[in-house]
Amino acid sequence: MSRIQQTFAQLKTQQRKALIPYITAGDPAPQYTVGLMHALVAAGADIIELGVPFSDPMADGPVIQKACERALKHGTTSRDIFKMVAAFREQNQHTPVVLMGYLNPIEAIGYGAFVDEAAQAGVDGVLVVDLPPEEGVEFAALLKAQDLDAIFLLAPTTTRERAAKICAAGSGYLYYVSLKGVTGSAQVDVAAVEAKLKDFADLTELPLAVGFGIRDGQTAAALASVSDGVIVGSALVSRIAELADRPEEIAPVISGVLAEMRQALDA
Ligand SMILES: O=P(O)(O)OC[C@@H](O)[C@@H](O)c1c[nH]c2ccccc12
Repeated sequence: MSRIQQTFAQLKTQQRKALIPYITAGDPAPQYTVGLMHALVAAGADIIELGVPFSDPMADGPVIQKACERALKHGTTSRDIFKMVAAFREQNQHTPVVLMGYLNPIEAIGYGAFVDEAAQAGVDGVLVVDLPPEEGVEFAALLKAQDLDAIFLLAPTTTRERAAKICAAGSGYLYYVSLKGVTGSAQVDVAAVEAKLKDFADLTELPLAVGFGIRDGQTAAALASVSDGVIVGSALVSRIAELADRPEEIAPVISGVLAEMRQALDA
């Protein structure tokens, strides 16, 4: 069983939902990322989504775009990120880490090298925003050969027919994008998410996690009640932005935000 499968299996026996924070690796500067990952785990994270910064992150709103800019200003590369994950793994062998990014930086080092080095570092899954399963057959095969999960996105515009293909190609969990828009958008329609997830439910045995637009415990709990877990990005990253020049304050502040969501999910 992969570390991601184990995590969802354990949550299921505990009747709990997954809480999956996203931060961009190297934001506000590379030396803080590993500490922030440990802080997120202490605050209740079940899985960590670690963003690989990219100069043109088309699916991201301004909050995560700027996080990418801060990380890139410090020259954060994929190889730096593998080192961060390896350092995290020295103290944590338990919490899955999913790398989340765009194709361009992966192509820059080559699919094979990226996957091998990710596996070596202790990465558990990879989500490539601009690599749909139809185009990602080769990449997915490389992931599989290293026992890494291939996480794919489902969206409100995804038809059932296409969802079936995406579900068949994915492993670990599926990421349902709660709304039409970019990361950091405001309004989530819980009833609409519920209806769509019900429509997809018989297509897969994989857990379905929901992300986009979750800013507080109440929304997190509402979406968790219709899914297997929630992903939270901009609500954390906006705090990192505010504290970028007081970096020692970031861990306690984002831990507080995440802990409130944990409490709401477990209530
Ligand atoms: O920021 P939000 O609205 O909380 O959404 C999660 C999201 O940030 C994270 O999963 C993510 C960051 N970049 C992405 C690109 C595409 C899909 C998802 C993502």
